[in-house]
Amino acid sequence: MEPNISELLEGSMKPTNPPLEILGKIIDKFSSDRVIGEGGFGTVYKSVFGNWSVALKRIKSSMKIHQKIFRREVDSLMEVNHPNVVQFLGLCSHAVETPMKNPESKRYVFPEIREILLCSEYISNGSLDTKITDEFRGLDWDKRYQIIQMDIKPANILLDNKMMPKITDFGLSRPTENSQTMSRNHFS
Ligand SMILES: Nc1ncnc2c1ncn2[C@@H]1O[C@H](COP(=O)(O)OP(=O)(O)OP(=O)(O)O)[C@@H](O)[C@H]1O
Repeated sequence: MEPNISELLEGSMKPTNPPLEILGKIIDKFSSDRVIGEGGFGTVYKSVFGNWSVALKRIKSSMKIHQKIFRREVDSLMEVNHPNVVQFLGLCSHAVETPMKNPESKRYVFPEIREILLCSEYISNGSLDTKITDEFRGLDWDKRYQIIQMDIKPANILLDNKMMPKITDFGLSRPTENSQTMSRNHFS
């Protein structure tokens, strides 16, 4: 079953964790000509479902993410429905065990690599930083607008086809230095 993107975007349906079959279908659509941009934590792709376009952020499998913070942020994003916030549509996450030979013991281990996709509405007009001059780029945006967002800057304000500003990137994929991680690709 395809996710009902129109209901999600209109706000009549809440974001979901789409099942694995959908993840597979979505991943099939990945190709370099669909890349919108590259961030520090992954690649963003454009994908089309019927009349709707979505942006899919594929988190690098090597990226270690603090599981508790990540889940908390996803929980909050699932509740947000505001015209000035890029609509979060859902999260796909699944683990694959890839056999790897431990060079020391010469035995195979099966580290778990986690694939994470964050799906949101696609915003067509690029980000604010591409529309303003250098002197405005360094403003203290977070203090000026009293918005609680960890990484507010013109690059994280996208503009839709009516030039309506929408905040994106709520620091969902911020990494952690240590402790519990979502990606465990070490030998054990
Ligand atoms: N929902 C979206 N619709 C359209 N373009 C998007 C969307 N989300 C991200 N992009 C674009 O994709 C590119 C990469 O986005 P991403 O958020 O990964 O980058 P970043 O903010 O530079 O990096 P990071 O968050 O990893 O520090 C940027 O050019 C961004 O404008």
